[in-house]
Amino acid sequence: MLIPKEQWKPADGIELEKNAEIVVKSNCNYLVIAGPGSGKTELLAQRACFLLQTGICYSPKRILAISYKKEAAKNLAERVQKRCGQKLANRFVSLTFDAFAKSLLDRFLYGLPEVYRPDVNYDINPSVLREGKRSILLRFEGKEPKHLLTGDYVDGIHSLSIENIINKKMTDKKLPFNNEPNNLEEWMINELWKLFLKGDKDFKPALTFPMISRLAEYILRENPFVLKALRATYSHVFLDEFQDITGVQYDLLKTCFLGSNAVITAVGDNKQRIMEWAGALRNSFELFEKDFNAQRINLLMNHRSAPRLVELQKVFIKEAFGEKIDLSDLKIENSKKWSKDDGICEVWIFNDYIKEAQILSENIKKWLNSEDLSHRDICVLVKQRPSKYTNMLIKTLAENSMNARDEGEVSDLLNEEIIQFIINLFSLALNINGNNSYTFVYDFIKILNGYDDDTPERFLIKLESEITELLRFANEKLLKIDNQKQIVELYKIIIRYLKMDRLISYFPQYRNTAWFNDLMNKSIKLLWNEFEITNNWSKAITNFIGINSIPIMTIHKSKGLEYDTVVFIGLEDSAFWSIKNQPEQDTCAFFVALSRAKRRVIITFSKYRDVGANPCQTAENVKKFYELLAKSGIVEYRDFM
Ligand SMILES: Nc1ncnc2c1ncn2[C@@H]1O[C@H](COP(=O)(O)OP(=O)(O)OP(=O)(O)O)[C@@H](O)[C@H]1O
Repeated sequence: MLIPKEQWKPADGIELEKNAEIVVKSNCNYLVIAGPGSGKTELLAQRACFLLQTGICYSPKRILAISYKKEAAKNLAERVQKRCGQKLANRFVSLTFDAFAKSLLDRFLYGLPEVYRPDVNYDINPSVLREGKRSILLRFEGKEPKHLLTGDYVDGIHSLSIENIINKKMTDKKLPFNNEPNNLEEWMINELWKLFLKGDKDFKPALTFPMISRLAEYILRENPFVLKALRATYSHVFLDEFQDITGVQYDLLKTCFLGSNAVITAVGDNKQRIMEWAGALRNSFELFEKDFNAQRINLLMNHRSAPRLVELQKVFIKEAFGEKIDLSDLKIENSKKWSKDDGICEVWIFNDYIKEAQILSENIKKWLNSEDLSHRDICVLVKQRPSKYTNMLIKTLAENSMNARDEGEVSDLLNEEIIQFIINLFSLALNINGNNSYTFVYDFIKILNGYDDDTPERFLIKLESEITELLRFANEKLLKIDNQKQIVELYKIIIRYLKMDRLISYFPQYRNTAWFNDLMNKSIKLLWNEFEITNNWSKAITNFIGINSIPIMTIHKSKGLEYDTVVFIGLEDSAFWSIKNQPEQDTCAFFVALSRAKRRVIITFSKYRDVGANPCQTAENVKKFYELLAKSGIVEYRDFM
């Protein structure tokens, strides 16, 4: 039943501020620029519900939502599904930019001229990227065309920056590449494109995501019918974290939708721009306003953080971001759910990281036991290299019967649909309570069977008894498993039951066999490790999902996430080694870290930390951050030296 526009209300008792409501109900392109916790992502979820529930996005039209991380894309899809129901949510397509580009390439690969068509089984991220410069040099050394060995290039391939070519130059320009290179660098670019697309006897074809975006863009530019079909599919497009869009992605966006009827809503925050190193455009907001004739609008609430933390953020915004800020940034209001004195920010100073781990561990225990926090309410953040900064903490927590783990390693795995299916299936088979395992398993198999809500009931009843049988079988097998090989066998049986061709038709990314097998093997290994530690399948699965472990991650990984308590380890010069070269980006990074917390932020400094050539830590280059913390007047210092 469609809801008349005038009667539509936001779901879950959410109240939208005036500007958010304008955008939710709008019919033109908007650029929403607002700070952390202002509800930008929530706004997109509400807008999806509005468009679907009122029929403004009418069947068979769809909404395309593009995020940067799998978690974010999944989270958005789940919110819409929960509020609108599966049937409407089927027309809400929530993908990462990379997945969107890849789906275009995989579906329309044959729309590319032969020279640009990658092998169907291409890998992601060529191994040559990991092998580095040397393997490229060996491969092309001596093969340079003689007439190009002039000027800056007399030393041949040795005069080129291979990393820069692979990471940047290869995808700087739209395809096609110049077939008659004017210099050695252009020649190298062409050769690498050919190698990555087609491979050779020692090298499996493999593409980077920027290459995939360039190929997808080329397909759309060269094939008007494909472009027309894409435009006919999506009436509305959402872009989350728009500050992170790269030049390559922006070109793809323009080819897809510039001049189409799609209404585009982009949301972002220039104070959280921390992806410039990965090619994020500095002027994405201005470009979008101009190219797509988008209206700029701000939001003024911070729904996430307690009042004192919002004050701290305001000091940062005012003092650290200079001309980047908009006056509205300083008018931010906090949610009324807090008391005015809520919010804690403390700096803890230690002599060494062993004491740091011990004190943190004692406090984490206290928070878990007496503050009614769960493990997932706490997050340990680091600037980079989580293992270097948190090994001692993980060890100390374990000695005190608490788990913490680096999310970077497992979250990508856990976000894969096939892994989620297996884990939900095992959870159900073992009667592990909680979440919506049955719905997940049922919907997954239902979709693979091509069933929908109009499928005759007798088929659905048959499906249910099939699932019951599968669960019984999985339970029996799991309880008998006592070596890793048996778990491999069980995985194989499950995949055979699902049928690989059906999986591929619904999840085309699984066509890449090597990658699919890698996913399977990694998850088997992790699951088996947990089983060896716990000797109990229920516990092994719960640990694998991570419910009982404190997440550890880099600031980059934490974007878009929120926690009651954030512990930032190591506000020290060596963690911010690049601050002199990229002060803005590092300031944004620290701001992102601070703004993940709802109620409490703990920042640590340790005089001795074994993370690099010099274990003695200083705070000279990060002095500005300490000064701003002090200036806020809300930060307390605890000296554990
Ligand atoms: N209108 C609202 N009323 C109440 N709570 C809200 C509202 N909008 C968002 N929230 C809640 O506030 C928190 C932050 O929202 P959201 O993640 O959408 O913010 P954001 O602007 O995308 O944040 P960031 O840029 O920091 O990632 C979430 O817990 C969300 O559920």
